[in-house]
Amino acid sequence: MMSMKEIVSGILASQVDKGGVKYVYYVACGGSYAAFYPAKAFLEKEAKGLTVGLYNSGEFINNLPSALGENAVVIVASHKGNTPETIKAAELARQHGASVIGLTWVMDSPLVAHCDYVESYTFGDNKDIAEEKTMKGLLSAVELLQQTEGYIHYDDFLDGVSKINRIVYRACEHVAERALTFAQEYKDDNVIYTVASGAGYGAAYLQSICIFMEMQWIHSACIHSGEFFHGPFEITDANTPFFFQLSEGSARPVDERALNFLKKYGRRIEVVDAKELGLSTIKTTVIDYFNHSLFNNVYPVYNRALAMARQHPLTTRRYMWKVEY
Ligand SMILES: N[C@@H]1[C@@H](O)[C@H](O)[C@@H](COP(=O)(O)O)O[C@@H]1O
Repeated sequence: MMSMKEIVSGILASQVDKGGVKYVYYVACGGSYAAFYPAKAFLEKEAKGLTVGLYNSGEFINNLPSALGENAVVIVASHKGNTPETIKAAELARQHGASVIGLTWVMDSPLVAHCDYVESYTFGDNKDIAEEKTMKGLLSAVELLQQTEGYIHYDDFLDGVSKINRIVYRACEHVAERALTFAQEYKDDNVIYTVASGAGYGAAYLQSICIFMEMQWIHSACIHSGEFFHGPFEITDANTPFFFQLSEGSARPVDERALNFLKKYGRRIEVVDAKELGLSTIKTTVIDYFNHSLFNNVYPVYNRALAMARQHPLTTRRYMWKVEY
């Protein structure tokens, strides 16, 4: 399998006579969509000459960006490679002349036929965090930047990649006890909000829609820490549970402001703090982009404990993959 670095150089070489890469679009659904959030945040912040977009596949295929064409790279992700709107997104992107990279777990899935390059990733127990879907998406963004205009913190980023696996597994051990207490405390609640901001926001979004709602049938919404004061804080009271994602890096002051308020007027707040969980060994220049991988892999420790305490397996579905939708 080619590395992301090689895939990106291949694309850039093929586009050299066409004006090069100017647009980068990330397209997927659900957990795969959330996994692209760090890549989008990275290019938004670091790139001067590349335009980035992150789309739900259904929205993308019904409202294609005007700039979709031979100067675009489209990165799609589908775990099973069979989500119809994501397959259609890849197909349309190619028809418009864009280069398409597909990230999938199932290498012989229907998605593959519509991609120019296909990458698999690690998944499941004992996976290497540096090789999982989120990081591959992020790497596509980092390589696209490095190989076009250059990325001043490229070496710091690769240093972060080399550290993230160890940080995550230590963090998972660190929260093991706490997750059991959380599960007992919250097992009978019918709503749990998540709160987050910054490049790691997608992890809290995923926790809300794919875990609390999809896998536990608990009402939830992901509240942006900065937006908290512009509506959601009015529901704060002593009974309402908040699962609070406190990031390391540039988003931290935004998160802290919301957390300080919640600590004053709320009572039931579960805080996962990237600083406490050891993310700070990654350089400050790039730390923002590693929050997602940390939180997204620490949450399953809580989720397994919660599912057990509620006697509601994480695999239970009413509608997903069962009925027409
Ligand atoms: N909770 C699942 C996600 O985990 C999954 O990512 C998504 C799309 O599926 P896929 O990634 O296979 O396209 O569907 C749901 O949202």
